[in-house]
Amino acid sequence: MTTGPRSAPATPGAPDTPGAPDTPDTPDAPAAGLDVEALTVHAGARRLVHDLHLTVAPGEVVGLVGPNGSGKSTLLRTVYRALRPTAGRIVLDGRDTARLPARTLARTMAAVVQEPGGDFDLTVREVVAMGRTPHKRLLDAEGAEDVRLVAQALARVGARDLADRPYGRLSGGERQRVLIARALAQRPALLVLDEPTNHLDVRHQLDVLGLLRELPVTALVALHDLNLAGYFCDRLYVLRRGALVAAGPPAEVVTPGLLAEVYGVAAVVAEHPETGAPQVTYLPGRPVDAAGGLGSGAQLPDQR
Ligand SMILES: Nc1ncnc2c1ncn2[C@@H]1O[C@H](COP(=O)(O)OP(=O)(O)OP(=O)(O)O)[C@@H](O)[C@H]1O
Repeated sequence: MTTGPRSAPATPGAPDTPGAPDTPDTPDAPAAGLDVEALTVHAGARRLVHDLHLTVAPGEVVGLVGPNGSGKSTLLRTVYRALRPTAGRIVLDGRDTARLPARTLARTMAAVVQEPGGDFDLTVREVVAMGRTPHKRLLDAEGAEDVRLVAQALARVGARDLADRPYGRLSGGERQRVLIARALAQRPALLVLDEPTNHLDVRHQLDVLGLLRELPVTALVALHDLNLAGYFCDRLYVLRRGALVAAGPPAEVVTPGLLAEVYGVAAVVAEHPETGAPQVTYLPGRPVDAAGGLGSGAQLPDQR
């Protein structure tokens, strides 16, 4: 068993927690499939990522892991079209995203990224309501359905009580949950998340990732915590210096050999007796033995 529960709520029955929306659920958009094909991205003369191939099937939760500076954010930013590929393409449900109108893209895909400030004068409810913008025409007033979806999104991340607070005065973790609520209000078929557990305490980390598993959405998520990635993701892709070096189910990818080779750290990895997910215990100060290489199951099956 390598994945978390797809259907069980993160905290069954508890009020104002993910999985316990305070308004009736509206069916989400059908999950989308994503293909990253031969993607290379430069910034000026500098090559940031090189010849990446990656697939996320509809409904899958796929994790992107790798050391600092390995290219995770660059890949995600290119997927949500904040960066333009130098070569290759991003394909969403069979359609090249470079050819999609911005509005169509915004209705299909939502991104949760580390944002430097912004929106400081707005209330939390107003920030989350921005997620409805792609679904409305210019100057359209907020409808009852928008109000309901915003309330539902806030409840799903356990942030109902923040609704009237100024966004700019929230803590880092509270802001992160509000940005996730904004993405949920968008009702996307694909969610792209860059370290969504950043700033979150352990309970909210588990809630947010549990929510990803529970929603009928496709998700591509960059994570640093390999234990969380191993539990919540269906598959992992590993980046190093702008290239993909391993891919597969977490139990095949998260190995002592990979940790030695990609991160330069010594660790033991055991299958957790209750969850079945790989459990990493780091061994600080121990010599790193990269002899195991990237592990037998960690090849790149998608690499063409
Ligand atoms: N606009 C840019 N110009 C030049 N170099 C850039 C630019 N954007 C990113 N880089 C470099 O590209 C590399 C990949 O950066 P990226 O942010 O994608 O890494 P990351 O895997 O998300 O890292 P982290 O885990 O630290 O968030 C880094 O070396 C970074 O310094």
